[in-house]
Amino acid sequence: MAMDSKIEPRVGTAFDREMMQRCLTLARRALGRTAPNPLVGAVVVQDGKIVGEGFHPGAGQPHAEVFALKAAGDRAQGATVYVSLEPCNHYGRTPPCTEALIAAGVAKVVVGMVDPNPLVAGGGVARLRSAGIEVVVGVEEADCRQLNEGFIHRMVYQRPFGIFKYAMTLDGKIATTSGHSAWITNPAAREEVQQLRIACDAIIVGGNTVRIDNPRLTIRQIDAPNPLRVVMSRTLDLPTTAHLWQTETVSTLVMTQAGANPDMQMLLRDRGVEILELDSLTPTAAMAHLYQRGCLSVLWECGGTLAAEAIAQGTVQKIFAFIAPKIIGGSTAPTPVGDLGFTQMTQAITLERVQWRTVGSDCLMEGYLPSRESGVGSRESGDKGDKGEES
Ligand SMILES: Nc1nc(O)c(N)c(N[C@@H]2O[C@H](COP(=O)(O)O)[C@@H](O)[C@H]2O)n1
Ligand SMILES: [Zn+2]
Repeated sequence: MAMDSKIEPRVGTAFDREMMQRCLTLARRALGRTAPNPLVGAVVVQDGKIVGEGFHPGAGQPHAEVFALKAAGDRAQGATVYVSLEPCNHYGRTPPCTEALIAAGVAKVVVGMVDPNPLVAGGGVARLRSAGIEVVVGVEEADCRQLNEGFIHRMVYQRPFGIFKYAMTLDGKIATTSGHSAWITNPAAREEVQQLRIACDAIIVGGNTVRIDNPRLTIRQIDAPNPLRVVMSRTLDLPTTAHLWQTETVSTLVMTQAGANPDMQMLLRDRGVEILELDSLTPTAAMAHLYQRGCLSVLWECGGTLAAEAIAQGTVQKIFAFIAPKIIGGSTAPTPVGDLGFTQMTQAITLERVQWRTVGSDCLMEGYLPSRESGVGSRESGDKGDKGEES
């Protein structure tokens, strides 16, 4: 249920919208596999019938339009092509799709959204129009943008899109006073988390989460991609055995402070864990590194201290909060977000575009943090010493 929905003008006919939704369904087949590229789907329609479909399977592979044109063959001549993202007009890992569309002799292209990539940014639409092809832009645009919010954020801010997910009881606790948290939410909610993980390229936790929860952070669904598992730990005071150190099928990256605990570094490297030493271990630095690695969306599944730092530094854009109808009390029981330095309610971060729905017996609230250039307040986690990290 949307709490602040606004009515958007509709672009295209009902048929156009149906075809664009088909593009989005096709695009989702590659969820979690395309980084740093977007999720894109395309269909070719001739005489009101779909004669070719395609989606982008991943970076280095042909784009959605190329697969759809190939499937359509000669039937692409005079056809309408629907594509959820503006066709590219540049030579990247692959040649421009605009030229493939022109060469195929299509009559019309219906585009979901303009590509925020500065190498495209309207150039694809202009090239098609200059070749005499009719182009309609903005059909089901809100849904197209939603599907690629990670890609858009990456292109606009040169940082991955940060999602903070947590599960809490009705009285706002993420664990009991002893740290026990299995399980706050019901199985349906935990299944939702699996789907969320599939859509992300990396998951970040802090040292405390490894010590207390010993999570696996894996995808249980067969044939779904596993995000990179990332641990931020300043001290490397971590258990020598942990599920995250099993790296045969899923990779783990431990980010730490330069020079930290050489013995533990060696032990982890022996187990196949990648170690990255940073001069200053902050959420900002972690996200900068994950941007360099090509991540689109990064999931913060950390405890309150690291979550507060991540929010304060502007590395979280979206919140997924699961709220279970349970009460555990405990004045020292941990809460989802640690100290942000706020003393007045007027300082509260008010989420935007908030939606909520029930998942089994739990409630899922989603919303976006207000966009801004820098983090909340003036505090930088690098200045906070040991308390700045969950270790
Ligand atoms: N329209 C469209 N369809 C696809 O299937 C795509 N993957 C893209 N991607 C755009 O092109 C850039 C990547 O190009 P290469 O794969 O390196 O050739 C990507 O950044 C998008 O701007 N567009
Ligand atoms: Zn392309």
